[in-house]
Amino acid sequence: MATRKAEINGKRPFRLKEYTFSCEDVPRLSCTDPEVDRLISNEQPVVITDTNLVSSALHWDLDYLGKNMGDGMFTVYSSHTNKFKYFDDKKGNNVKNFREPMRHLDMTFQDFAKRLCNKKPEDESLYMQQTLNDSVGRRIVVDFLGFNWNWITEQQKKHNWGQLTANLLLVGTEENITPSHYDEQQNFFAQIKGKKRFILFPPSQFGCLYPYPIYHPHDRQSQVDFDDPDFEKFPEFKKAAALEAVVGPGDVLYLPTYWWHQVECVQGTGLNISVTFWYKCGPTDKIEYPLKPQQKVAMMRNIEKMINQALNDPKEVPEFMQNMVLGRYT
Ligand SMILES: CC[C@@H](CC(=O)C(=O)O)C(=O)O
Ligand SMILES: [Zn+2]
Repeated sequence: MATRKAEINGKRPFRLKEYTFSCEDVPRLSCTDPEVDRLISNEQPVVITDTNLVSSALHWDLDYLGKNMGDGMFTVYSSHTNKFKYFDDKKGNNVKNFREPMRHLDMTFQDFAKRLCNKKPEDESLYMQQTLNDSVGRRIVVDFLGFNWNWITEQQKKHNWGQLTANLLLVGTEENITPSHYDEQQNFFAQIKGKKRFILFPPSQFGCLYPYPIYHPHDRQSQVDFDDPDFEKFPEFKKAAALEAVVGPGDVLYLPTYWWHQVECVQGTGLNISVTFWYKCGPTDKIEYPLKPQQKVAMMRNIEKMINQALNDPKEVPEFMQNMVLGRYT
């Protein structure tokens, strides 16, 4: 796999995998820059610096978390490859012979840390993805309360977002990859340790990324394997053009709802720790035309859900959908 050299602000170069599509940089601006508000209001991604959002956690490492995360059981995914493709196990029965691409394990942080430290190259890759809750130790609570809640709550209010739904703690190792997908929430993604690369596509490129059907366990995930794209099956992927952001400790990426993203723990940057701040989208006060691409994606999802409910059998959906459009809307 070809790689290219990259760096953030001219510091400590690292290597990024090259793909078949072009990558333009996401703007990287200080939180004091008024352009940040404009980009967030227009639901455009931006890397925001100097927020101090997670400054109270920049000292987190495996040893500190091992000592202070408490003795609760946390969600860890284990994968034979370095890819951690999300799946909804409640939809597993909708697809014949569905094979879960990773195993969901529950373990204490101490056990997770030990497995990471003793991991041999042939061992499965591990990725902790745990919602921060009140089971964590007191020092983690103090660090959590020390997040810059003033700044982020001001953003939530200014952009009329809904409630904070989750802070997901992500602890992984370099080369862990979360393949391309979109989420239905607004997200301030805070990087604490190591570097992460985001490959982003706007909701307007839905037609290039071929998501699985809505009843599939991989709903919201792209069917395209970026490492080996099948241009026969997914010809529009040739037109995909990405934005790219590399975030390091203290950086915050605003990741707008319905934007596609693939997330890669950057090689050579060691242990990787992040925390997400997911918010419900705000209400749409007035429908304006033309509709925004993300509104059209939401509409498509609602129509798919309605058809699935009405047919009441996932096996009938493909023929129904094809009969509806094939040869008719060209
Ligand atoms: C959930 C895992 C992923 C982040 C992401 O997809 C998001 O924050 O929406 C990552 O960091 O590997
Ligand atoms: Zn995501």
